[in-house]
Amino acid sequence: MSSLSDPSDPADPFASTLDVLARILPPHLLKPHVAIVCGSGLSTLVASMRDVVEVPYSALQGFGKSTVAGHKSALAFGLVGEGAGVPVVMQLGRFHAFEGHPIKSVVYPVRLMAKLGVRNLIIASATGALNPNLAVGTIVAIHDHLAVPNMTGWLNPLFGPVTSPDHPRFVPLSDAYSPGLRRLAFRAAHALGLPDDALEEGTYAWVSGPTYETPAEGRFLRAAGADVVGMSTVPEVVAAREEGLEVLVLALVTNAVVIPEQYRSIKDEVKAELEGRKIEVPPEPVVNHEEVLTVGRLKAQVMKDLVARVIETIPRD
Ligand SMILES: O=P(O)(O)O[C@H]1O[C@H](CO)[C@@H](O)[C@H]1O
Ligand code: HPA
Repeated sequence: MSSLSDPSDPADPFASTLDVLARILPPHLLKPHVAIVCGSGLSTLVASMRDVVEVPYSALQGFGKSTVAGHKSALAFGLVGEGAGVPVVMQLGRFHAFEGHPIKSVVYPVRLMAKLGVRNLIIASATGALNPNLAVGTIVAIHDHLAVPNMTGWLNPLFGPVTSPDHPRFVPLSDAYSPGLRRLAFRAAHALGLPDDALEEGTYAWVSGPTYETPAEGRFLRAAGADVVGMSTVPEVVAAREEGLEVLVLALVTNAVVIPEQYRSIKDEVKAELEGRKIEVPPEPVVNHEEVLTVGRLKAQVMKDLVARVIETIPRD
């Protein structure tokens, strides 16, 4: 561990955290091969690991507290798969900018995972579907993203000085979502016998939240080419790419973003009322976080199986 970081160096933001982990963890868990970020309602992925050691964020410098329902506040280290197993670290509870966490803190866990020696990052996120062909419960292997200035305030985690002399100033993102890991995901879905439409491909739009999209914003994002929308993921992907990690994002569709073809006309409704006519107005569905968590719970098993299978098939050198 001392080769990675020097705990006596106050300028090293990872040193004390790495030191704590080195003291807590048994040697076979200390160098994880794969890291998982668990999104809303998806901390149940921890059940795919054995020999689990959970370290609460309160014991780790650089970690805040996850304040969103459905997020725990712990790192979990464990093994996935038969035999010796694959050492894995899971972030049970991510940080979102909308919680008030500075964007650098949002991506701190991903950078720490890179310092631990992780080379592959799987991000599991809850998302709303903009693409009408994506049913609730579908898992989307993300192949691209949109971070729309003004919708996020463009909170790029790489603003500021380059974080390491080994990191590039300008990080390309045209290859941000590893084709190799996506291939493993589709092979895993096939091996598990999942129906063809259980795993699809698409583009993730990042919005700041915590408000869900207005219909006009939903229409805008869809017209811009996004398939799903969420309030996380992109900062972690950007930091992970700067750190040189291979990234797979599995976005679970937890709800449909309502994009009405035409607005309900209150003007027409009032006119009809005044004329003694009646216009039937269907109730407008409104998304809520409880629904997001419920779908996460319902899909826990398939997410677990898929993630475990991908982890087991990632080549190790
Ligand atoms: O992206 P994750 O953390 O999975 O959570 C998603 O679900 C919450 C909204 O219901 C938002 O935090 C959104 O980003
Ligand atoms: O509809 C949504 N919008 C933004 N983020 C989300 N996370 C889950 N569902 C949604």
